[in-house]
Amino acid sequence: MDPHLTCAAERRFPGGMRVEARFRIPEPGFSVTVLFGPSGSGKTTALRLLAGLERPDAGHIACGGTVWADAGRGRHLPPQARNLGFLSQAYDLFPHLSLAANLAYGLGGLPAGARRDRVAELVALLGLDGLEDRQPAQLSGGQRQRAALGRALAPRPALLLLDEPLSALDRPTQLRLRRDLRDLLRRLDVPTVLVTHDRAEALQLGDRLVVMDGGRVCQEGPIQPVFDRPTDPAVARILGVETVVLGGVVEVSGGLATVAVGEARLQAPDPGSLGLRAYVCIRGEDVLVERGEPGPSTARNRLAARIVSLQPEGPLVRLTLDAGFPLESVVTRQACADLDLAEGEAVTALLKASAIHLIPHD
Ligand SMILES: Nc1ncnc2c1ncn2[C@@H]1O[C@H](COP(=O)(O)OP(=O)(O)OP(=O)(O)O)[C@@H](O)[C@H]1O
Repeated sequence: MDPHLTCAAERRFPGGMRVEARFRIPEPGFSVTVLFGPSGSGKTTALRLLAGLERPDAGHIACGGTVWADAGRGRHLPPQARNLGFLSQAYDLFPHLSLAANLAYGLGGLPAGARRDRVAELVALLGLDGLEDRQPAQLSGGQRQRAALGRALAPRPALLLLDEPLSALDRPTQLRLRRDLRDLLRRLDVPTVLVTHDRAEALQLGDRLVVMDGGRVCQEGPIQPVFDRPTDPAVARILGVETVVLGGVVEVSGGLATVAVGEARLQAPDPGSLGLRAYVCIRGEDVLVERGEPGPSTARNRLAARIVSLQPEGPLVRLTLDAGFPLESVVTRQACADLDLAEGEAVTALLKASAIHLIPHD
């Protein structure tokens, strides 16, 4: 069966920048595909290609069995012919219309009764009961966001596009609405493509991840495997893996690989196809710290280290360690205080083998 969405398109901008949007959504039901990458990586351009606001210079886009764009054949459906909902950062509600009139706006093709029913259904789904007659300025940020979502979804589009949907809200509201947004999208049962550069937001909202960098799609797939097993060091860094260092492969046996990084020897699961060298990827949250010299433990990797710096980050503290190579650890403020950790202290860094991800280096 063909995927619900196939996007294999490229936009070439004057000045030489190329952005490729290359990913697919297998099924037509609820799923959230996150376009993730640093500023300038091409996320917005990819979304605009899907929306029909950019014309691809090469490639094609098809959704729900309809070809939306095919550069080779000169086919380009305009945005209004694509059966999609688009929610921009600004929410785009009509300020002079009531909530109900905003929701009904795209339903002009329906008879009045069916239009009223759809608006009532959306109001209930979105939890906006009793607010139907209010204008956008009389709604809270969260309510406005839900109203805008409802307006984009009213005509039952085949695809919903969300451009940084929470970025206009204050931080506490963002955190609260992340969970609500995923529940809502599930109830509305529409495949969604969402742009964000917030890693926690991507993890909380997404089912699939498309990692973009420099106008290229570097990796695509179900979200957890992509987060756990990036296929190149640039993707690992984009995904927030704190320590990415090159090591020499010393031995591979029994499913475990031993890699030398400086003086340290690290054991990690063998990813297969290892050559002489490999990138060692370690997340800060997976590095435990004990005071003093290494003693017995079940952790495969016990490294003598020294604390180079401590950086408080809210309830957490980011430690930069010298373990013969720079190694970052993220611990709670409480643990830091309990162990009385300070710059210059000798510590032991503990790492389970399973917490280390190796990327073969050719
Ligand atoms: N109209 C344009 N003309 C020329 N270059 C453009 C144009 N639009 C985008 N670009 C370039 O294409 C690249 C991708 O831009 P895009 O806005 O898609 O990135 P982004 O990942 O959405 O960034 P951000 O997170 O900052 O919004 C950038 O280098 C940008 O300068």
